[in-house]
Amino acid sequence: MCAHGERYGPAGAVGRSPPATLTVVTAEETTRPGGQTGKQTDGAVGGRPRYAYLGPEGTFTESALLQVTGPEESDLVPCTDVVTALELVRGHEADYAVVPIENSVEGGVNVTLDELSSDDSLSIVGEMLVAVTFVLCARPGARLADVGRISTHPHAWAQCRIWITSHFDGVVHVPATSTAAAAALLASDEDPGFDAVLCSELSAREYGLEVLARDVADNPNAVTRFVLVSRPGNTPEPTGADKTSLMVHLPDNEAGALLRMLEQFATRGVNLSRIESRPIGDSLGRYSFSIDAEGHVAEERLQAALVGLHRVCPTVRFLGSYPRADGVPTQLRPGTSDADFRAARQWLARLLGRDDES
Ligand SMILES: O=C(O)C(=O)C[C@]1(C(=O)O)C=C[C@@H](O)C=C1
Repeated sequence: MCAHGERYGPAGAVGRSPPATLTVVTAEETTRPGGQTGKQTDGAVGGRPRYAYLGPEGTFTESALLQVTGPEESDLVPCTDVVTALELVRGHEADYAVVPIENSVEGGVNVTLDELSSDDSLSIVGEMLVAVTFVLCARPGARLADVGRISTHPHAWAQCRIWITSHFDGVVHVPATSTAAAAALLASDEDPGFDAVLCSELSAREYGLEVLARDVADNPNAVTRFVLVSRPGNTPEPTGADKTSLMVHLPDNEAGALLRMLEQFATRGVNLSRIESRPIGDSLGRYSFSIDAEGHVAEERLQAALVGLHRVCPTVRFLGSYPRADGVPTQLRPGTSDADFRAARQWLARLLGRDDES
């Protein structure tokens, strides 16, 4: 199901590109060599890079983070929610944040999509994939038959819905800020208000909980995609296997506006790997489009698409170009390479009797 994961060495300090990430890993394949307290803290930037993430220890987000860096070389700052993690980066209290953005079963993580596209203060510089598998766990000695209230992150609940409804009658979901937060609470609180948790097997082990059932996810191949976020100005170099994330508004009440927006990509041979609409929020019927395009902003065809978008869309926000986690190289359609664009410009310059403009 999932390729074996590679853990990467030290991430670059702010201003340098962080390392590219390549494969899908499981929570169990990531390692945390120790040294972290798991305390939910905000703090000032020290000498080492600081990474804020959706915590506490044991979340799938932490598994994604550990693909990029570890506690030996960086300060890892667990946060209770995505907004706080991103806010620490905005406020220069962290250099990077790792947050979930998309799940193969449940779709986009709206809070992340909305936060990243709300202003120009954040930029995506990397992506990581984590294979998500869940266990149902409880305090030692508990029995499956005793479970009446289950806590977990809403995304985790959604991914186990069929298994839950086929194994329990009228069980109640108690939402938690993360899968590991639910496990930590069950392990520590006398009466947390629930008796079982859906989380990773790693988390169950770390918080001393007993596994009541394994492989409870409805789709055994589920993958969650996470992004590494920084402040603008740290765009990684192109690798030939990159993605560019954008947020675009369409003109109001204009027939064919969506088609015209999509044409800007299609005519330059830019493939889209994700497009979804999000309500702008000020009235019904107004949407923004969150888009991942294949390619890097340093490449001609992506630049031409951006220029085209700028002409036909009232708002175009560049959210970052970064290496693809799966390392799949961008497929070039004939006539869309950088050399093709340059040759065309040179031809035009000659027609106009200008000096060579490459
Ligand atoms: O709760 C966690 O462990 C998380 O990292 C969050 C999250 C998510 O937001 O989707 C990440 C992966 C799983 O899909 C379930 C929950």
